[in-house]
Amino acid sequence: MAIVLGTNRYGKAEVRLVHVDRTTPVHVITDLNVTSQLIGDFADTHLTGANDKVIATDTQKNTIYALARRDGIGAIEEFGLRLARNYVGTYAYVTGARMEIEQYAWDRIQTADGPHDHSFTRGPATVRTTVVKKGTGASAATGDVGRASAATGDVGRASAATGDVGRASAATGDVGRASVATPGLNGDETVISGVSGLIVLKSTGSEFHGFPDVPYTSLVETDDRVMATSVTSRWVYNTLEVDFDSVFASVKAILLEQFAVVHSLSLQQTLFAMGRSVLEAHPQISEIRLSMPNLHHFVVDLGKWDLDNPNMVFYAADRPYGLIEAAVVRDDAPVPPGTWDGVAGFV
Ligand SMILES: O=c1[nH]c(=O)c2[nH]c(=O)[nH]c2[nH]1
Repeated sequence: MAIVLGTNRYGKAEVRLVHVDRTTPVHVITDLNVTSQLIGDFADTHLTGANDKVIATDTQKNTIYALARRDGIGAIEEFGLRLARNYVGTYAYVTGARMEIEQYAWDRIQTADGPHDHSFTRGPATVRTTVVKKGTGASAATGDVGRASAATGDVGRASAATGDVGRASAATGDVGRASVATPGLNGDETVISGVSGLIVLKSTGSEFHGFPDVPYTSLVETDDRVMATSVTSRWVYNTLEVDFDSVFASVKAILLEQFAVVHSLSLQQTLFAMGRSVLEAHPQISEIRLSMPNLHHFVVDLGKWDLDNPNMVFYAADRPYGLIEAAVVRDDAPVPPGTWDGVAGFV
């Protein structure tokens, strides 16, 4: 029996980059968290410690800053593609790259004279995300196994309230799988974009009943409840000819609209309606996955004090929470095998 090196990738995780576009006096802020990783012929460094092919993680960090200075950012998907293309094809031993980017929102401070040119307040907790994969092995590389999370601003991870989809990620833990060239939807480039921390609540218009009364069932059927969730979603583009900013805005708007207008009989039904609407509106998207924790709001029993409680006073529990996750797909155009590899946390 021989012990051999399995799948591997390396790079710099969670490079915090704030870019100020000063082209005009009305500055534009882009606030990112970038993880850059390379895939390729890196057996030597693992087996003997020879580092002649190892583009240092420090260099990868500097490249993020330098490309931002040289060419600006644009959509995070485009920035990810520029970073990946910087390595793949340039260095023979780098056969693939994976760039994961989170973008945090800043809003202009509203003054008596209108929105301020160069003063901002941190926007909603909602995070825009992308994973860009390019080249051989980029699809086979594993999910972000064991990634530390404290400093990330990754609101999804450590919080019960936001849906730690990473936990349910057995399918992505493919450590040890051989690197293979999985053709993406766009040659050797795959772009998966998403949103996390999209917290929504409806105070009525949600029912849940008809579930089986099996042993240990105690939940009372309801035809009127509060429904709340923190949506984490990722979707796969089947073309790179996309205005990524406007599609992102549209997908987010569709998710919110459907959550609002669907009279819900279950969170599962709402989830599917949200995903279906996105696919109906956007032929450039092949598949969307959603992870939606059911952030329970329990009606407080005030009967002891002779007070009724017609769905007015709730206890918002932070755990445990239901966890509803699904992929919504086009049955005539499934994504290629391996598309979701290396993207943590989805069913
Ligand atoms: O929308 C819901 N789906 C469930 O599967 C479920 N299970 C549960 O206890 N409450 C709910 N609500």
